[in-house]
Amino acid sequence: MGKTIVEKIWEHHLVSRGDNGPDLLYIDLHLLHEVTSPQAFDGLRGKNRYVRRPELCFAVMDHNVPTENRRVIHDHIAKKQLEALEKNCLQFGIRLAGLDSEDQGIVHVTGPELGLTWPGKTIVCGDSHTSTHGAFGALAFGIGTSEVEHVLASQTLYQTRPKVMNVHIRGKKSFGVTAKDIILHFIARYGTDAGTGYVMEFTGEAIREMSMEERMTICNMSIEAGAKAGLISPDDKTINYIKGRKYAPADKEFDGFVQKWRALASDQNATYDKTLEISADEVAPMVTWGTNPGMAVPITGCVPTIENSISANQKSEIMAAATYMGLSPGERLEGVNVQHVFIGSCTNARLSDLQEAAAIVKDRKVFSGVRALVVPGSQDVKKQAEKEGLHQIFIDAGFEWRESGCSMCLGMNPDIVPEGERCASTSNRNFEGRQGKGARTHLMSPVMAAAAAIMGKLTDARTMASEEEALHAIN
Ligand SMILES: CC(C)[C@H](C(=O)O)[C@@H](O)C(=O)O
Ligand code: SF4
Repeated sequence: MGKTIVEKIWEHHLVSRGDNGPDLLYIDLHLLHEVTSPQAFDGLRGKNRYVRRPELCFAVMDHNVPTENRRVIHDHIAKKQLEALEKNCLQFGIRLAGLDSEDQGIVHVTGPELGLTWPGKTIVCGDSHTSTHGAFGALAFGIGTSEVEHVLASQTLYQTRPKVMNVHIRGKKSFGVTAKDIILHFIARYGTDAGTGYVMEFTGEAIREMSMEERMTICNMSIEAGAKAGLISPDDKTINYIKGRKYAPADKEFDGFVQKWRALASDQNATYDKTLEISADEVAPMVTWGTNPGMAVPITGCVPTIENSISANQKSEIMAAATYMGLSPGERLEGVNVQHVFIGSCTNARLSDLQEAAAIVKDRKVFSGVRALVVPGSQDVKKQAEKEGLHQIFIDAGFEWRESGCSMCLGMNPDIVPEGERCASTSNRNFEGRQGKGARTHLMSPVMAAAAAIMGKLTDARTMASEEEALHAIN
């Protein structure tokens, strides 16, 4: 019988099978950042333990990092966490991409970029969006701080074998539709708990046609659909992306790895525990109206109305979300004014995201009174973008061009949306208070956020992408 990629990776990493409990898995790559690691290192010190395989760990500073002036960190907790990471990496011999490193960036952007992320690896990080690395055919998932300590000490982790879901994305996406729209559409349709207990494998023509960057956007948000992890079987695109990167297998070993990687892809006759499908050609540019990523509709749509047919629970959920967002049931999304625009985060701050946004922004101006930020996902993205002159397009239009970090994706650093104000954001979470206390977040793609910045309101980017260049960049 055929096997899925998840079953294959699981079997390759099994240290011991739990008879009545979880299995013990070997972990190939442990990524660390400043927020979820300090207590884990303290735990090691307290028990007089050392890090079992420091060479399989890689740490970055991302969540707390100021993106304007990196040298000035006012927040006491942020400062303490960043200092702790530096001290811990030094003490335990772990590579660190700190504020002065050209490798610094958001952990889920830098891992793939540095060639640390390979097909078939088990990858963990004290961070839920570790699922991003699944785009390469890795089994990658977030863990809690006590598990971080366990992995540091033993390079292993107890895990219950997950069920595997085939998320099949049929057909091709239409003009102006991005990977972000596909995943928002999926979550809106099946719910934020669709993936509970499952690893999602994304398959189908639309996925095969996507770039690695687009695949990362999809896997990044699989967690918002409730999944344990999301992944995509490796193919030529995966292999070409990895080749030649800093920590990729050396050239002389590369072909050997490629053979193993190709063999990992799910078999044609593999059986899945569940299959969910969507058609890419039915997806329109999406925007969230509410306070979880599943509360999303096409930009041409409206906040849901309170129909008699829905349950009391659903009614109060819609009312609470709409009230927090300062919207009314039935209100059209297109035309809602925004005061902030954030193009950034591990979902959508890679070079292709900035290229697509810049195609909309070029020769236009940010709407008067709107504060718009572009925060590259890493120093490398920043450098590449500057080489192409993208920064100038954004700056000329009135955007702020920042240093890399998590930034406005979450309120852990100085990039905050003030209470009651509205932000068009390319990030992945729109929970109450996510971008600051009382902040109102609308999730969307980089092209849609760029369009909102220019128009000062939620806008269908397709109506602005008439120039050939923009068309080319989006599709
Ligand atoms: C701070 C961190 C633990 C958190 C996560 O786990 O995802 C953050 O990255 C987020 O996106 O909410
Ligand atoms: S960019 Fe946002 S989602 Fe990604 S790791 Fe940072 S805080 Fe989490």
